[in-house]
Amino acid sequence: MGILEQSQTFLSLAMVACLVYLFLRLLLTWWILPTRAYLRIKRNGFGGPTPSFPLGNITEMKNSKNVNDSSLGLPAISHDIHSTVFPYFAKWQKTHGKVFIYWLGTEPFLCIADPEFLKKMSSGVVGKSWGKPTVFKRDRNPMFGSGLVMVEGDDWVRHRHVITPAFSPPNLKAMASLMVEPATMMLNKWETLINSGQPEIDVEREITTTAGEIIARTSFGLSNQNGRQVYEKLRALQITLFNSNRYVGVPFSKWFCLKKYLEARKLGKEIDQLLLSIIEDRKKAWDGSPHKDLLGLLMEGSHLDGRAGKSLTKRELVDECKTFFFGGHETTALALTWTLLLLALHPQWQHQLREEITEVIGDGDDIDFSRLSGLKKMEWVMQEVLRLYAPAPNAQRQAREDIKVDDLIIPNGTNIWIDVVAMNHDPALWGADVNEFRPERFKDDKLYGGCKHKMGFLPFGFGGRMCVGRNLTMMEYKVVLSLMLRRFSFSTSPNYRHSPCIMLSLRPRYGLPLIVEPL
Ligand code: HEM
Repeated sequence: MGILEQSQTFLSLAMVACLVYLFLRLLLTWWILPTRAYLRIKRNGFGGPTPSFPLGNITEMKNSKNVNDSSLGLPAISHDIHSTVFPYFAKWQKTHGKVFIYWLGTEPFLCIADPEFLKKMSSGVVGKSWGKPTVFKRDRNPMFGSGLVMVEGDDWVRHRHVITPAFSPPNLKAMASLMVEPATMMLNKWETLINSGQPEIDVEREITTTAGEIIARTSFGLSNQNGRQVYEKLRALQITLFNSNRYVGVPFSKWFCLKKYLEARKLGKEIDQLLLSIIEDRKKAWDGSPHKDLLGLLMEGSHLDGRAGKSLTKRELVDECKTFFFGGHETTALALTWTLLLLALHPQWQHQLREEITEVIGDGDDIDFSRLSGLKKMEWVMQEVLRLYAPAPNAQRQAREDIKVDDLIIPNGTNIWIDVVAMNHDPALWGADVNEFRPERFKDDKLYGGCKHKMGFLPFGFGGRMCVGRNLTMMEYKVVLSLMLRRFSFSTSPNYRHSPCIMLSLRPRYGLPLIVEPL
Protein backbone atom coordinates (compact mmCIF):
# COMPACT_ATOMS: atom_id res chain seq x y z
CA MET A 1 0.00 0.00 0.00
CA GLY A 2 1.35 3.41 -0.99
CA ILE A 3 1.71 6.29 1.46
CA LEU A 4 -1.23 8.08 -0.14
CA GLU A 5 -3.51 5.05 0.23
CA GLN A 6 -2.30 4.51 3.79
CA SER A 7 -3.12 8.06 4.78
CA GLN A 8 -6.52 7.82 3.03
CA THR A 9 -7.33 4.66 5.00
CA PHE A 10 -6.15 6.36 8.16
CA LEU A 11 -8.35 9.39 7.49
CA SER A 12 -11.38 7.23 6.78
CA LEU A 13 -10.84 5.27 10.01
CA ALA A 14 -10.42 8.52 11.94
CA MET A 15 -13.67 9.84 10.48
CA VAL A 16 -15.55 6.65 11.35
CA ALA A 17 -14.10 6.80 14.87
CA CYS A 18 -15.22 10.41 15.21
CA LEU A 19 -18.72 9.57 14.01
CA VAL A 20 -18.96 6.58 16.37
CA TYR A 21 -17.72 8.77 19.24
CA LEU A 22 -20.24 11.47 18.39
CA PHE A 23 -23.03 8.94 18.12
CA LEU A 24 -22.14 7.38 21.48
CA ARG A 25 -21.96 10.80 23.13
CA LEU A 26 -25.35 11.78 21.78
CA LEU A 27 -26.78 8.44 22.87
CA LEU A 28 -25.30 8.97 26.32
CA THR A 29 -26.53 12.56 26.65
CA TRP A 30 -29.98 12.19 25.16
CA TRP A 31 -30.96 8.66 25.91
CA ILE A 32 -28.88 6.69 28.43
CA LEU A 33 -28.35 9.38 31.11
CA PRO A 34 -31.91 10.79 31.06
CA THR A 35 -33.40 7.29 31.01
CA ARG A 36 -31.19 6.25 33.91
CA ALA A 37 -32.23 9.39 35.84
CA TYR A 38 -35.88 8.69 34.98
CA LEU A 39 -35.69 5.10 36.14
CA ARG A 40 -34.08 6.20 39.40
CA ILE A 41 -36.85 8.75 40.06
CA LYS A 42 -39.57 6.37 38.94
CA ARG A 43 -38.30 3.68 41.29
CA ASN A 44 -39.81 5.86 44.03
CA GLY A 45 -43.26 5.13 42.66
CA PHE A 46 -43.99 8.50 40.99
CA GLY A 47 -46.35 8.29 38.03
CA GLY A 48 -46.60 10.53 35.00
CA PRO A 49 -47.59 10.72 31.34
CA THR A 50 -45.84 8.34 28.95
CA PRO A 51 -43.06 10.12 27.01
CA SER A 52 -42.00 9.52 23.43
CA PHE A 53 -38.55 10.04 21.89
CA PRO A 54 -37.32 12.71 21.17
CA LEU A 55 -40.14 15.13 22.18
CA GLY A 56 -41.00 13.67 25.58
CA ASN A 57 -44.46 15.03 26.42
CA ILE A 58 -44.10 18.25 24.42
CA THR A 59 -46.61 17.23 21.73
CA GLU A 60 -49.33 16.65 24.32
CA MET A 61 -48.41 19.93 26.03
CA LYS A 62 -48.63 21.89 22.80
CA ASN A 63 -51.93 20.25 21.84
CA SER A 64 -53.56 20.79 25.23
CA LYS A 65 -56.61 23.00 25.03
CA ASN A 66 -56.56 26.32 26.83
CA VAL A 67 -60.03 25.84 28.32
CA ASN A 68 -60.63 29.47 29.22
CA ASP A 69 -59.30 31.11 26.06
CA SER A 70 -62.37 33.23 25.78
CA SER A 71 -63.39 35.53 23.05
CA LEU A 72 -66.59 36.03 24.97
CA GLY A 73 -65.59 39.27 26.67
CA LEU A 74 -66.16 40.15 30.29
CA PRO A 75 -68.76 37.65 31.54
CA ALA A 76 -66.21 34.85 31.06
CA ILE A 77 -63.62 36.30 33.43
CA SER A 78 -62.68 33.63 35.92
CA HIS A 79 -59.67 33.66 38.21
CA ASP A 80 -59.63 29.85 38.27
CA ILE A 81 -56.70 29.80 35.87
CA HIS A 82 -54.60 26.69 36.54
CA SER A 83 -56.37 24.63 33.89
CA THR A 84 -56.15 27.63 31.55
CA VAL A 85 -52.44 28.30 31.72
CA PHE A 86 -51.20 24.78 32.45
CA PRO A 87 -53.99 22.55 31.06
CA TYR A 88 -51.58 19.62 30.75
CA PHE A 89 -50.38 19.88 34.38
CA ALA A 90 -53.98 20.17 35.58
CA LYS A 91 -54.86 17.01 33.63
CA TRP A 92 -51.79 15.01 34.75
CA GLN A 93 -52.33 16.10 38.35
CA LYS A 94 -55.83 14.59 38.28
CA THR A 95 -54.43 11.27 37.09
CA HIS A 96 -51.04 11.12 38.82
CA GLY A 97 -51.39 13.30 41.94
CA LYS A 98 -49.55 16.45 43.03
CA VAL A 99 -46.05 15.05 42.43
CA PHE A 100 -45.36 13.35 39.09
CA ILE A 101 -42.79 13.07 36.29
CA TYR A 102 -43.12 14.62 32.85
CA TRP A 103 -40.58 15.06 30.04
CA LEU A 104 -39.41 18.14 28.15
CA GLY A 105 -37.73 16.53 25.16
CA THR A 106 -35.21 14.08 26.58
CA GLU A 107 -35.20 15.70 30.04
CA PRO A 108 -37.35 14.25 32.82
CA PHE A 109 -38.83 16.76 35.32
CA LEU A 110 -40.35 16.15 38.72
CA CYS A 111 -43.41 18.43 38.86
CA ILE A 112 -44.42 19.38 42.41
CA ALA A 113 -47.62 21.06 43.61
CA ASP A 114 -47.58 19.60 47.12
CA PRO A 115 -46.16 22.06 49.69
CA GLU A 116 -45.53 19.39 52.32
CA PHE A 117 -43.44 17.35 49.86
CA LEU A 118 -41.62 20.54 48.87
CA LYS A 119 -40.92 21.38 52.50
CA LYS A 120 -39.47 17.94 53.20
CA MET A 121 -37.46 18.00 50.00
CA SER A 122 -35.94 21.44 50.56
CA SER A 123 -35.46 21.42 54.33
CA GLY A 124 -31.96 19.94 54.25
CA VAL A 125 -30.72 21.73 51.10
CA VAL A 126 -29.01 25.11 51.41
CA GLY A 127 -29.12 27.73 48.63
CA LYS A 128 -25.70 26.94 47.28
CA SER A 129 -26.45 23.23 46.95
CA TRP A 130 -29.34 23.76 44.54
CA GLY A 131 -28.64 23.75 40.83
CA LYS A 132 -30.69 25.18 37.97
CA PRO A 133 -31.79 22.81 35.17
CA THR A 134 -28.92 22.61 32.69
CA VAL A 135 -31.40 22.52 29.82
CA PHE A 136 -32.73 26.00 30.78
CA LYS A 137 -29.24 27.35 31.33
CA ARG A 138 -28.39 26.59 27.72
CA ASP A 139 -31.66 27.99 26.44
CA ARG A 140 -31.56 31.21 28.47
CA ASN A 141 -27.86 31.89 28.26
CA PRO A 142 -28.24 35.04 26.11
CA MET A 143 -30.54 36.50 28.80
CA PHE A 144 -28.90 35.57 32.06
CA GLY A 145 -25.41 34.27 31.20
CA SER A 146 -23.70 33.62 34.54
CA GLY A 147 -25.94 36.02 36.43
CA LEU A 148 -27.39 35.26 39.86
CA VAL A 149 -30.44 33.42 38.52
CA MET A 150 -28.23 30.76 36.93
CA VAL A 151 -24.98 30.46 38.93
CA GLU A 152 -24.52 27.70 41.46
CA GLY A 153 -22.34 26.57 44.38
CA ASP A 154 -19.62 28.87 45.70
CA ASP A 155 -20.06 31.19 42.71
CA TRP A 156 -23.69 31.72 43.73
CA VAL A 157 -22.57 32.52 47.30
CA ARG A 158 -20.08 35.09 45.98
CA HIS A 159 -22.60 36.73 43.62
CA ARG A 160 -25.33 36.82 46.27
CA HIS A 161 -22.84 38.22 48.82
CA VAL A 162 -21.97 41.16 46.55
CA ILE A 163 -25.53 41.72 45.26
CA THR A 164 -27.63 41.56 48.44
CA PRO A 165 -26.31 44.82 50.03
CA ALA A 166 -27.15 46.71 46.81
CA PHE A 167 -30.84 46.07 47.63
CA SER A 168 -30.61 47.48 51.18
CA PRO A 169 -33.40 49.93 52.22
CA PRO A 170 -31.24 53.12 51.94
CA ASN A 171 -30.07 52.10 48.46
CA LEU A 172 -33.62 51.30 47.39
CA LYS A 173 -34.82 54.65 48.68
CA ALA A 174 -32.23 56.37 46.49
CA MET A 175 -33.51 54.37 43.50
CA ALA A 176 -37.17 55.30 44.10
CA SER A 177 -36.60 58.75 42.65
CA LEU A 178 -35.45 57.12 39.37
CA MET A 179 -38.93 55.60 39.02
CA VAL A 180 -41.05 58.74 39.16
CA GLU A 181 -40.00 60.34 35.87
CA PRO A 182 -40.72 57.40 33.51
CA ALA A 183 -44.02 56.68 35.30
CA THR A 184 -45.08 60.34 35.10
CA MET A 185 -44.17 60.46 31.41
CA MET A 186 -46.43 57.44 30.81
CA LEU A 187 -49.31 59.07 32.69
CA ASN A 188 -48.89 62.34 30.80
CA LYS A 189 -49.10 60.36 27.58
CA TRP A 190 -52.34 58.73 28.80
CA GLU A 191 -53.79 62.16 29.50
CA THR A 192 -52.94 63.29 25.98
CA LEU A 193 -54.53 60.16 24.50
CA ILE A 194 -57.70 60.61 26.57
CA ASN A 195 -57.92 64.30 25.67
CA SER A 196 -57.69 63.36 22.01
CA GLY A 197 -60.71 61.08 22.41
CA GLN A 198 -59.00 57.73 23.09
CA PRO A 199 -60.00 56.63 26.59
CA GLU A 200 -59.20 52.96 25.90
CA ILE A 201 -55.55 52.22 26.60
CA ASP A 202 -53.65 48.92 26.43
CA VAL A 203 -52.17 49.33 29.88
CA GLU A 204 -50.13 46.12 29.65
CA ARG A 205 -48.06 47.42 26.75
CA GLU A 206 -47.65 50.82 28.37
CA ILE A 207 -46.64 49.50 31.78
CA THR A 208 -44.22 46.95 30.32
CA THR A 209 -42.40 49.69 28.39
CA THR A 210 -42.27 51.93 31.46
CA ALA A 211 -41.12 49.10 33.75
CA GLY A 212 -38.36 48.35 31.21
CA GLU A 213 -37.24 51.95 31.34
CA ILE A 214 -37.35 51.92 35.15
CA ILE A 215 -35.34 48.72 35.50
CA ALA A 216 -32.78 50.00 32.98
CA ARG A 217 -32.41 53.22 35.00
CA THR A 218 -32.15 51.37 38.29
CA SER A 219 -29.80 48.70 36.89
CA PHE A 220 -27.24 50.50 34.75
CA GLY A 221 -28.50 54.05 34.15
CA LEU A 222 -29.85 55.53 30.96
CA SER A 223 -28.10 58.85 31.20
CA ASN A 224 -25.78 58.24 28.26
CA GLN A 225 -26.31 56.97 24.73
CA ASN A 226 -24.80 53.55 25.51
CA GLY A 227 -27.30 52.98 28.33
CA ARG A 228 -30.21 53.73 26.01
CA GLN A 229 -28.82 51.43 23.31
CA VAL A 230 -28.42 48.59 25.82
CA TYR A 231 -32.03 49.06 26.84
CA GLU A 232 -33.27 48.97 23.26
CA LYS A 233 -31.19 45.92 22.37
CA LEU A 234 -32.29 44.07 25.53
CA ARG A 235 -35.89 44.55 24.50
CA ALA A 236 -35.10 43.36 20.98
CA LEU A 237 -33.34 40.29 22.43
CA GLN A 238 -36.36 39.46 24.51
CA ILE A 239 -38.68 39.65 21.51
CA THR A 240 -36.29 37.55 19.41
CA LEU A 241 -36.01 34.82 22.03
CA PHE A 242 -39.67 34.55 22.88
CA ASN A 243 -41.20 34.89 19.47
CA SER A 244 -39.57 31.67 18.32
CA ASN A 245 -41.48 28.45 18.74
CA ARG A 246 -38.95 26.68 20.90
CA TYR A 247 -38.65 23.01 21.78
CA VAL A 248 -36.68 23.13 25.00
CA GLY A 249 -34.96 19.85 25.81
CA VAL A 250 -35.32 18.40 22.31
CA PRO A 251 -32.01 17.36 20.66
CA PHE A 252 -30.86 19.78 17.95
CA SER A 253 -33.92 22.04 18.56
CA LYS A 254 -31.61 25.05 18.35
CA TRP A 255 -31.13 24.28 14.67
CA PHE A 256 -34.90 24.41 13.99
CA CYS A 257 -34.82 28.16 14.62
CA LEU A 258 -31.25 28.84 13.58
CA LYS A 259 -32.00 32.33 12.28
CA LYS A 260 -33.47 33.44 15.59
CA TYR A 261 -30.66 31.76 17.48
CA LEU A 262 -27.99 33.59 15.46
CA GLU A 263 -29.89 36.86 15.78
CA ALA A 264 -30.09 36.42 19.57
CA ARG A 265 -26.36 35.61 19.74
CA LYS A 266 -25.48 38.70 17.75
CA LEU A 267 -27.69 40.93 19.90
CA GLY A 268 -26.24 39.31 23.02
CA LYS A 269 -22.69 40.14 21.92
CA GLU A 270 -23.62 43.75 21.10
CA ILE A 271 -25.28 44.19 24.50
CA ASP A 272 -22.21 42.75 26.25
CA GLN A 273 -19.93 45.17 24.40
CA LEU A 274 -22.08 48.18 25.29
CA LEU A 275 -22.34 47.18 28.95
CA LEU A 276 -18.58 46.59 29.09
CA SER A 277 -18.00 50.05 27.69
CA ILE A 278 -20.31 51.54 30.37
CA ILE A 279 -18.32 49.69 33.05
CA GLU A 280 -14.99 50.85 31.56
CA ASP A 281 -16.20 54.47 31.39
CA ARG A 282 -17.35 54.39 34.98
CA LYS A 283 -14.10 52.80 36.09
CA LYS A 284 -12.09 55.54 34.39
CA ALA A 285 -14.24 58.27 35.91
CA TRP A 286 -14.25 56.59 39.34
CA ASP A 287 -14.00 59.25 42.06
CA GLY A 288 -15.03 57.17 45.05
CA SER A 289 -18.69 58.21 44.97
CA PRO A 290 -20.62 55.43 43.19
CA HIS A 291 -23.59 55.83 40.87
CA LYS A 292 -26.73 55.08 42.83
CA ASP A 293 -27.95 52.43 40.40
CA LEU A 294 -27.38 48.69 40.87
CA LEU A 295 -24.35 48.55 38.58
CA GLY A 296 -22.73 51.42 40.51
CA LEU A 297 -23.41 49.69 43.81
CA LEU A 298 -22.08 46.35 42.56
CA MET A 299 -18.94 48.03 41.20
CA GLU A 300 -18.43 49.61 44.59
CA GLY A 301 -19.05 46.24 46.27
CA SER A 302 -16.65 44.56 43.87
CA HIS A 303 -13.96 47.24 43.76
CA LEU A 304 -13.08 45.69 40.41
CA ASP A 305 -9.73 44.70 41.85
CA GLY A 306 -10.34 41.00 41.37
CA ARG A 307 -10.10 40.08 45.06
CA ALA A 308 -10.81 36.37 44.99
CA GLY A 309 -13.98 35.26 46.71
CA LYS A 310 -15.32 38.77 47.27
CA SER A 311 -15.80 40.48 43.95
CA LEU A 312 -17.48 40.16 40.58
CA THR A 313 -15.50 40.30 37.35
CA LYS A 314 -16.44 42.69 34.56
CA ARG A 315 -17.98 39.79 32.64
CA GLU A 316 -20.09 38.87 35.68
CA LEU A 317 -21.20 42.48 36.16
CA VAL A 318 -22.43 42.49 32.56
CA ASP A 319 -24.42 39.30 33.20
CA GLU A 320 -25.92 40.73 36.39
CA CYS A 321 -27.13 43.85 34.55
CA LYS A 322 -28.86 41.60 32.00
CA THR A 323 -30.24 39.43 34.81
CA PHE A 324 -31.79 42.42 36.60
CA PHE A 325 -33.36 43.56 33.36
CA PHE A 326 -34.85 40.19 32.43
CA GLY A 327 -35.65 39.08 35.99
CA GLY A 328 -37.09 42.35 37.17
CA HIS A 329 -38.86 44.11 34.38
CA GLU A 330 -41.66 41.96 33.10
CA THR A 331 -42.46 40.43 36.47
CA THR A 332 -43.04 43.85 38.05
CA ALA A 333 -44.91 45.12 34.98
CA LEU A 334 -47.23 42.11 35.12
CA ALA A 335 -47.89 42.53 38.83
CA LEU A 336 -49.04 46.09 38.07
CA THR A 337 -50.98 45.05 34.97
CA TRP A 338 -52.98 42.29 36.70
CA THR A 339 -53.57 44.71 39.59
CA LEU A 340 -55.24 47.19 37.24
CA LEU A 341 -57.50 44.45 35.86
CA LEU A 342 -58.53 43.39 39.36
CA LEU A 343 -59.05 46.98 40.50
CA ALA A 344 -61.14 47.66 37.40
CA LEU A 345 -63.27 44.63 38.29
CA HIS A 346 -63.46 45.69 41.96
CA PRO A 347 -63.95 49.49 42.03
CA GLN A 348 -64.48 49.40 45.80
CA TRP A 349 -60.83 48.35 46.21
CA GLN A 350 -59.72 51.04 43.81
CA HIS A 351 -61.55 53.51 46.03
CA GLN A 352 -60.04 52.11 49.24
CA LEU A 353 -56.50 52.30 47.85
CA ARG A 354 -57.03 55.89 46.69
CA GLU A 355 -58.19 56.82 50.18
CA GLU A 356 -55.18 55.13 51.71
CA ILE A 357 -52.80 56.95 49.35
CA THR A 358 -54.33 60.32 50.34
CA GLU A 359 -54.12 59.43 54.03
CA VAL A 360 -50.57 58.06 54.02
CA ILE A 361 -48.66 60.05 51.40
CA GLY A 362 -51.02 62.92 50.61
CA ASP A 363 -52.32 63.97 47.22
CA GLY A 364 -49.70 66.46 46.09
CA ASP A 365 -47.44 65.78 43.11
CA ASP A 366 -44.48 64.52 45.16
CA ILE A 367 -44.08 61.22 46.92
CA ASP A 368 -42.37 61.01 50.30
CA PHE A 369 -40.68 57.62 49.82
CA SER A 370 -40.19 57.10 53.55
CA ARG A 371 -44.00 56.88 53.91
CA LEU A 372 -44.51 54.09 51.37
CA SER A 373 -44.29 51.44 54.10
CA GLY A 374 -47.57 52.84 55.48
CA LEU A 375 -49.51 51.63 52.40
CA LYS A 376 -50.75 48.44 54.07
CA LYS A 377 -53.89 47.83 52.02
CA MET A 378 -51.80 48.21 48.89
CA GLU A 379 -49.54 45.44 50.21
CA TRP A 380 -52.55 43.13 50.71
CA VAL A 381 -53.69 43.90 47.17
CA MET A 382 -50.22 43.17 45.77
CA GLN A 383 -50.05 39.83 47.61
CA GLU A 384 -53.52 38.86 46.41
CA VAL A 385 -52.60 39.75 42.82
CA LEU A 386 -49.39 37.70 43.05
CA ARG A 387 -51.48 34.80 44.32
CA LEU A 388 -54.21 34.90 41.66
CA TYR A 389 -51.92 35.86 38.74
CA ALA A 390 -48.37 34.87 39.77
CA PRO A 391 -46.05 36.70 37.32
CA ALA A 392 -43.44 33.99 38.01
CA PRO A 393 -45.70 30.94 37.59
CA ASN A 394 -43.08 28.36 38.58
CA ALA A 395 -39.74 27.91 40.28
CA GLN A 396 -37.10 25.53 39.00
CA ARG A 397 -34.28 23.58 40.54
CA GLN A 398 -31.92 20.72 39.73
CA ALA A 399 -30.74 18.40 42.49
CA ARG A 400 -26.96 18.40 42.88
CA GLU A 401 -26.97 15.56 45.38
CA ASP A 402 -29.30 12.70 46.31
CA ILE A 403 -32.13 14.17 48.43
CA LYS A 404 -34.06 12.05 50.91
CA VAL A 405 -37.78 12.67 51.36
CA ASP A 406 -39.11 10.20 53.94
CA ASP A 407 -38.32 6.81 52.35
CA LEU A 408 -37.85 8.26 48.86
CA ILE A 409 -34.68 9.37 47.14
CA ILE A 410 -34.70 12.27 44.66
CA PRO A 411 -31.55 11.39 42.74
CA ASN A 412 -28.71 13.79 42.02
CA GLY A 413 -29.41 15.49 38.67
CA THR A 414 -33.23 15.44 38.95
CA ASN A 415 -34.87 18.47 37.32
CA ILE A 416 -37.55 19.98 39.52
CA TRP A 417 -40.49 22.15 38.43
CA ILE A 418 -42.56 23.75 41.19
CA ASP A 419 -46.05 24.52 39.97
CA VAL A 420 -46.74 27.79 41.83
CA VAL A 421 -50.00 28.46 39.97
CA ALA A 422 -51.42 25.07 41.06
CA MET A 423 -50.64 25.78 44.72
CA ASN A 424 -52.03 29.34 44.55
CA HIS A 425 -55.35 27.99 43.24
CA ASP A 426 -55.63 24.90 45.42
CA PRO A 427 -58.84 24.98 47.51
CA ALA A 428 -57.25 22.50 49.95
CA LEU A 429 -54.73 25.25 50.85
CA TRP A 430 -56.90 28.38 50.61
CA GLY A 431 -60.49 27.29 51.17
CA ALA A 432 -63.60 27.47 49.03
CA ASP A 433 -63.04 31.15 48.10
CA VAL A 434 -59.63 30.33 46.57
CA ASN A 435 -60.51 31.89 43.21
CA GLU A 436 -62.03 35.08 44.58
CA PHE A 437 -60.19 38.40 44.82
CA ARG A 438 -60.10 38.98 48.59
CA PRO A 439 -57.05 41.11 49.53
CA GLU A 440 -58.26 41.18 53.14
CA ARG A 441 -57.08 37.58 53.54
CA PHE A 442 -53.62 39.17 53.98
CA LYS A 443 -54.80 41.57 56.71
CA ASP A 444 -54.00 39.36 59.69
CA ASP A 445 -51.47 37.14 57.94
CA LYS A 446 -49.50 39.48 55.70
CA LEU A 447 -47.03 36.85 54.45
CA TYR A 448 -49.22 33.82 53.84
CA GLY A 449 -52.79 35.18 53.56
CA GLY A 450 -54.18 32.35 55.65
CA CYS A 451 -52.71 29.64 53.40
CA LYS A 452 -52.81 26.36 55.31
CA HIS A 453 -49.15 25.58 54.51
CA LYS A 454 -46.18 27.92 54.73
CA MET A 455 -44.72 26.50 51.50
CA GLY A 456 -48.03 26.94 49.69
CA PHE A 457 -47.49 30.60 48.77
CA LEU A 458 -44.18 31.27 47.04
CA PRO A 459 -44.54 34.35 44.79
CA PHE A 460 -40.83 35.08 45.15
CA GLY A 461 -39.54 31.51 45.45
CA PHE A 462 -38.14 29.94 48.60
CA GLY A 463 -35.07 29.35 50.77
CA GLY A 464 -31.71 30.97 50.14
CA ARG A 465 -32.51 31.47 46.45
CA MET A 466 -35.56 33.62 47.11
CA CYS A 467 -35.88 36.63 44.78
CA VAL A 468 -33.22 39.21 45.61
CA GLY A 469 -35.26 42.01 43.99
CA ARG A 470 -38.51 41.60 45.95
CA ASN A 471 -38.13 44.82 47.97
CA LEU A 472 -37.26 46.79 44.84
CA THR A 473 -40.40 45.41 43.23
CA MET A 474 -42.53 46.32 46.23
CA MET A 475 -41.20 49.87 46.09
CA GLU A 476 -41.76 50.21 42.34
CA TYR A 477 -45.25 48.76 42.68
CA LYS A 478 -46.19 51.30 45.36
CA VAL A 479 -44.64 54.29 43.58
CA VAL A 480 -46.18 53.56 40.17
CA LEU A 481 -49.60 52.45 41.46
CA SER A 482 -49.86 55.51 43.74
CA LEU A 483 -49.06 57.82 40.83
CA MET A 484 -51.62 56.06 38.62
CA LEU A 485 -54.45 55.96 41.16
CA ARG A 486 -53.95 59.60 42.11
CA ARG A 487 -54.64 60.73 38.56
CA PHE A 488 -56.93 58.14 36.93
CA SER A 489 -59.73 55.70 37.49
CA PHE A 490 -59.88 52.38 35.64
CA SER A 491 -62.80 50.35 34.38
CA THR A 492 -63.09 47.29 32.16
CA SER A 493 -63.41 47.51 28.40
CA PRO A 494 -65.71 45.25 26.34
CA ASN A 495 -62.68 44.66 24.11
CA TYR A 496 -60.76 42.80 26.81
CA ARG A 497 -60.46 39.05 26.21
CA HIS A 498 -59.48 37.18 29.34
CA SER A 499 -56.84 34.67 28.31
CA PRO A 500 -53.96 34.45 30.76
CA CYS A 501 -51.09 32.54 29.15
CA ILE A 502 -47.49 31.57 29.85
CA MET A 503 -44.67 33.18 27.92
CA LEU A 504 -42.04 32.56 30.56
CA SER A 505 -44.15 34.87 32.78
CA LEU A 506 -47.93 34.79 33.23
CA ARG A 507 -49.41 37.45 30.98
CA PRO A 508 -52.68 38.52 29.32
CA ARG A 509 -52.46 36.98 25.84
CA TYR A 510 -54.26 39.85 24.11
CA GLY A 511 -52.98 42.69 26.29
CA LEU A 512 -55.13 44.61 28.75
CA PRO A 513 -57.29 47.34 27.21
CA LEU A 514 -58.96 49.37 29.98
CA ILE A 515 -61.10 52.51 29.99
CA VAL A 516 -59.00 55.15 31.71
CA GLU A 517 -60.58 58.38 33.02
CA PRO A 518 -58.86 61.34 34.63
CA LEU A 519 -60.10 62.01 38.18
C1 HEM B 1 -43.21 40.91 40.90
C2 HEM B 1 -41.91 40.91 40.68
C3 HEM B 1 -41.02 39.69 40.83
C4 HEM B 1 -41.37 38.39 40.99
C5 HEM B 1 -42.77 37.77 41.05
C6 HEM B 1 -40.13 37.63 41.10
C7 HEM B 1 -40.07 36.26 41.29
C8 HEM B 1 -38.90 35.56 41.42
C9 HEM B 1 -38.83 34.13 41.62
C10 HEM B 1 -40.02 33.19 41.73
C11 HEM B 1 -37.53 33.80 41.70
C12 HEM B 1 -36.95 32.39 41.85
C13 HEM B 1 -36.70 32.10 43.30
C14 HEM B 1 -36.39 30.65 43.56
O1 HEM B 1 -35.89 29.97 42.65
O2 HEM B 1 -36.64 30.21 44.69
C15 HEM B 1 -36.75 35.01 41.55
C16 HEM B 1 -35.38 35.07 41.58
C17 HEM B 1 -34.66 36.20 41.28
N1 HEM B 1 -35.16 37.46 41.02
FE1 HEM B 1 -37.11 38.01 41.10
N2 HEM B 1 -39.08 38.50 40.98
C18 HEM B 1 -39.57 39.77 40.82
C19 HEM B 1 -38.84 40.92 40.68
C20 HEM B 1 -37.47 40.98 40.60
C21 HEM B 1 -36.68 42.20 40.43
C22 HEM B 1 -37.26 43.61 40.36
C23 HEM B 1 -35.37 41.81 40.33
C24 HEM B 1 -34.12 42.63 40.15
C25 HEM B 1 -33.98 43.83 39.85
C26 HEM B 1 -35.33 40.37 40.46
C27 HEM B 1 -34.18 39.63 40.42
C28 HEM B 1 -34.12 38.28 40.73
C29 HEM B 1 -32.87 37.54 40.81
C30 HEM B 1 -31.49 38.09 40.53
C31 HEM B 1 -33.21 36.23 41.17
C32 HEM B 1 -32.26 35.07 41.40
C33 HEM B 1 -31.99 34.91 42.90
C34 HEM B 1 -31.07 33.75 43.22
O3 HEM B 1 -31.12 32.72 42.54
O4 HEM B 1 -30.30 33.87 44.19
N3 HEM B 1 -36.61 39.91 40.62
N4 HEM B 1 -37.61 36.07 41.37
